[in-house]
Amino acid sequence: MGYPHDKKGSVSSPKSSTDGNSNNTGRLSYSSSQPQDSYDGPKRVLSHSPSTGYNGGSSRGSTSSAPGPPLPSRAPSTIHRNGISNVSGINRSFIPVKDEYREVYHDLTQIYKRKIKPLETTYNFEGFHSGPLTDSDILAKPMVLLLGQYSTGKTTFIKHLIESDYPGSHIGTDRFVAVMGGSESRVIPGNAAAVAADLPFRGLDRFGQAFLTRFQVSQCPNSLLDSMTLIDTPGILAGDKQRIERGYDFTKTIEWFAQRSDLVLLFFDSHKLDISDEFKNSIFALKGQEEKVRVILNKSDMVDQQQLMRVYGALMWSLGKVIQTPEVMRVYLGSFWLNRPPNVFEDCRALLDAEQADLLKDLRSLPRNAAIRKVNEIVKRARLAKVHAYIIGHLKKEMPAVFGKKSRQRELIRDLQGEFLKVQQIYSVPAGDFPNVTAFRQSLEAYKFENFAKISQPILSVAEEALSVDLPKIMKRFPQHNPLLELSQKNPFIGPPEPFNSLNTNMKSDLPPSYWHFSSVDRASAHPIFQSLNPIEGKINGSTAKPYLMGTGLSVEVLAKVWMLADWTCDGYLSEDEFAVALHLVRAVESGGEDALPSTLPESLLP
Ligand SMILES: Nc1ncnc2c1ncn2[C@@H]1O[C@H](COP(=O)(O)OP(=O)(O)OP(=O)(O)O)[C@@H](O)[C@H]1O
Repeated sequence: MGYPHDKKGSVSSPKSSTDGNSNNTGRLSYSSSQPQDSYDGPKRVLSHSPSTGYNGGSSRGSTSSAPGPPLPSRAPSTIHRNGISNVSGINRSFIPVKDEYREVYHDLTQIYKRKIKPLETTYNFEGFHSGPLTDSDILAKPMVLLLGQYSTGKTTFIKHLIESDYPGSHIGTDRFVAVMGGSESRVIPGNAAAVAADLPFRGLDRFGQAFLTRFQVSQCPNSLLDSMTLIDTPGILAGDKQRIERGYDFTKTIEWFAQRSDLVLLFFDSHKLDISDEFKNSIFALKGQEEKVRVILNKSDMVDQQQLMRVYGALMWSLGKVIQTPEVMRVYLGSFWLNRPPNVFEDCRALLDAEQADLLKDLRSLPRNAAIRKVNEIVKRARLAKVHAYIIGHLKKEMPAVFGKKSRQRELIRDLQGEFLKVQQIYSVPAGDFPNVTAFRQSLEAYKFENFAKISQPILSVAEEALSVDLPKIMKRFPQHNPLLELSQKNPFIGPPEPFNSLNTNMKSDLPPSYWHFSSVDRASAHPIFQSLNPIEGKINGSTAKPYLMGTGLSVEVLAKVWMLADWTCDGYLSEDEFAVALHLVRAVESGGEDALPSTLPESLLP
């Protein structure tokens, strides 16, 4: 019995064909522009499975995680029949067991509380941007969000990683589950989790009771969970019925979790590449966070090599339509079981093992990347708070002392763009650091400008110190190599985050000490060049910067080092300041030879 095909040539699973939810299962990959016969993997595989009992992974509602018995006739001669069980082919123990970045998080919390938060509270930052960060927001372990259609193997993947069940897990997850480390196994219901001061879920109450009853924290002692939190999400079914019955905005909750996650894993099943409208919307909600997204084409050993290639191609084609990134999305092929059944296709085993190893490597670099991301976010937030303070202080200054307050306030709101320009000139703030003028104008309506705080130099200086001294110092604690680079070298699908791939760290600086001060960096000349490279959100990536830097005539090895030094945030992009410093370093080499470059970036070169 094959799965019935819908009008678009997509394949409906038995589940979706019986629950009345299949109507909207638009397999995104097979819109009218796609030839209908472009991919028929699921049909072929499943048409072979009348007596297998294998349900395409659709045993939703069942309480057993065991798959149906595999079909001998489906198995090609390459299948191993040696009863392999619990074979991942990978040593999972190389995922870090302890979080070595605790100290970084602790110091970040102190810097934020003492030096940045006062700036936020003095100038009503919360009313314009977001509420103050709590300790648990900063101290939270790296989070991995798992997202996908129903029965794509998300829960099984978690069990595979932690090598056990987690409390309160069952097949057919109908709720959000935060799987976390803890001294004992327990389940914390959503309402309690959303008010717990030591859990990073306090903002979730905004999604209401309907959501909180569908949210739980599952804690258990587990070494992997000491380093990260895994978020299991409800399997997405097609159709309005499910969406309406949920009673909360699924896409918004996904957005909330994705913003706080360090990695988002999108799950697909090689048997059925459905992307329902709700899944599509959830993927759209990841916009702007594409660098965190990885795709897992799961159950890859349930199809043979030829079918797998076709599914892979179809998936890439589909993803290209939903996720608009300059880089090709990284897709891991795999089959993640706690206990792998014996009769699966083995013809791609070496590939699948290599892919699993890559994925685990990605997970292994998570604590470090998450710590860097957190420092980055605090830096971004502090810069925003600083500009915000300048704007609010400026508006206060523009108010009359006694008469005509209301009309002056209206005038200032109307000419807000002009006021932003004044602030930009008075305080030398880069234009890119300003908030969206329309949103800011709307928020301003709720305030009386005369009640705003005046510019307070002491509060601003303290925040400035955090930005120029404390936070760069924290960044220095991260070794000068970039694991993203290692990842990209292993990974033919994503471009290197830096444009160059070799590095010599033994160079010594012979230039006068004054050269290594940020004040000597020629930012004015760097500005037009940077702008001509079309920065996105104030940054340029490696592929944009590379042609320009190659034009300097320096060797790739030297430019590799220039990039490493200049990208002090280690995010694989250059901000305008980082770019100006990169050009400064290039000039150092041009005048002093290759040995002019220091082995690490002097602190004085940080803005
Ligand atoms: N690698 C795999 N190969 C084949 N079948 C699998 C694999 N992983 C899981 N399954 C089967 O797929 C079904 C669904 O698995 P699981 O519950 O983990 O998916 P899920 O994505 O969490 O589902 P839901 O979203 O509905 O909660 C189960 O019957 C499970 O045994």
